[in-house]
Amino acid sequence: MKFFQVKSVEETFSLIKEQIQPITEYINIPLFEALHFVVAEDIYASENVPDFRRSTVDGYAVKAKDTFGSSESFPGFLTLAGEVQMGQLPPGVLQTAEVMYVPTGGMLPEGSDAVIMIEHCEDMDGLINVFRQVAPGENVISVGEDMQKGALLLRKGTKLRSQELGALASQGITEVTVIRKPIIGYLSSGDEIVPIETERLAPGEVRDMNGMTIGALVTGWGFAFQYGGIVKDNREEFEKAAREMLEKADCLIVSGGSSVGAKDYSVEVIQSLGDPGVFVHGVSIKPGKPTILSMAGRKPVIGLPGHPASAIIIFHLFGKAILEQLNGFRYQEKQLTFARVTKNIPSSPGRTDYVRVRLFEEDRIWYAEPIFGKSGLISTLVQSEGVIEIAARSEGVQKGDLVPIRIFQ
Ligand SMILES: Nc1nc2c(c(=O)[nH]1)N[C@H]1C(S)=C(S)[C@@H](COP(=O)(O)OP(=O)(O)OC[C@H]3O[C@@H](n4cnc5c(N)ncnc54)[C@H](O)[C@@H]3O)O[C@H]1N2
Ligand code: MOO
Repeated sequence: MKFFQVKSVEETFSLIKEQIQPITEYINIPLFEALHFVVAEDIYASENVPDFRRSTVDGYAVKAKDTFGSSESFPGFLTLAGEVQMGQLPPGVLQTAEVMYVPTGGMLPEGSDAVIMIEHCEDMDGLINVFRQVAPGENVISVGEDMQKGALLLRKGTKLRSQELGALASQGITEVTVIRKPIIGYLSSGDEIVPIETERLAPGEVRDMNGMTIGALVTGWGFAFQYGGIVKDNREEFEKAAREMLEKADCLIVSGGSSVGAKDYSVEVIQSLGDPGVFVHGVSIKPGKPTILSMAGRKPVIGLPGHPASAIIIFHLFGKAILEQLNGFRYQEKQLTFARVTKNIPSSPGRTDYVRVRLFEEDRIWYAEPIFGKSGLISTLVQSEGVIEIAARSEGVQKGDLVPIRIFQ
């Protein structure tokens, strides 16, 4: 008889951390194409940003001490000594009791150390009434305040988002060395699975949903997806297709046949693809208990449970962690929000439950309504925005509890 040797969710994550090695092939790409790539080496700032003292407001550059004691009732009087033009050097050095007009982003003249906002002053034909005092450094970005020349800008393993690309752009970096994006191969297994184009289903047939859902997640996360089609429940055919797919890819995903039924060949096929082989078969989790995780050489192989909703949840949880690690990214799930549950949700201790929830807002409070249903039902996920994790040691959550939600994008 076949049995699962189930691992806990925590054990599974730590095995993933231990097993998956990042790809070591690097490419140089233009910054404009680098969104969501992972940087392959530490990047240092070669310039100060800004490399001049910059005003953050439209106002007058001043010596802060010249404004001390100024107020609405006792304004200070300073002399207008000129105007700074954007992108140009100031017309001169600021002397005591002088101000110089400076627009937002303009360069501060030498001798000044703060900027007072224009609405706190009144220009009376070149005599500037000052109604506030400002502290040294107020409304000024100093040289290198954003990025200091020589400082570490981005660590190896950083995924490039818009803000990182902006930081690189400010340094004049137009090309970046990144880790090549992993290619993710995929196979659906099962005698009953037919292509989605099938117009009329014969009795017992189902269209290949998992090829679609897993493909959408892979491409949505920014990886290259290679759909390898559907294989029948035939050990030789399955192994041949899996080998061919793995040749072309950096990671292989198979769906279906992960359980312990007579024709569930996934674990045997996955094990046959190479050493060190399967390190997880069975997780104490609902849904998705029959999950298989393996390494064929340096290539991860994931056996997803066939039930479409289980496959999606497992792939969000473990699949994303595996792909991100393969991509060299120090990944940690951060798409969390908190909401109050609308119903009691019981759970069996000893197993981590992922309960699908619909989120809604009422009177500025966010609620999570559990969507119950069997693992096979994709409609339960169509109605959901994410899942609540109920830890293995817990017996459930109570109506009104504030719980963290993993958002599924
Ligand atoms: N004796 C036991 N039976 C099962 C157990 C168990 O512990 N002991 N676990 C159950 C759980 S939980 C799950 S989840 C499933 C997973 O089974 P498999 O991974 O072997 O999946 P299949 O049997 O191939 O398929 C299950 C179900 O999903 C449909 N399916 C499969 N692939 C697709 C696809 N690409 N698109 C759409 N639908 C798909 C398939 O037709 C089946 O209905 O095992 C339980 N059994
Ligand atoms: O673990 Mo399964 O996905 O519940 O049917």
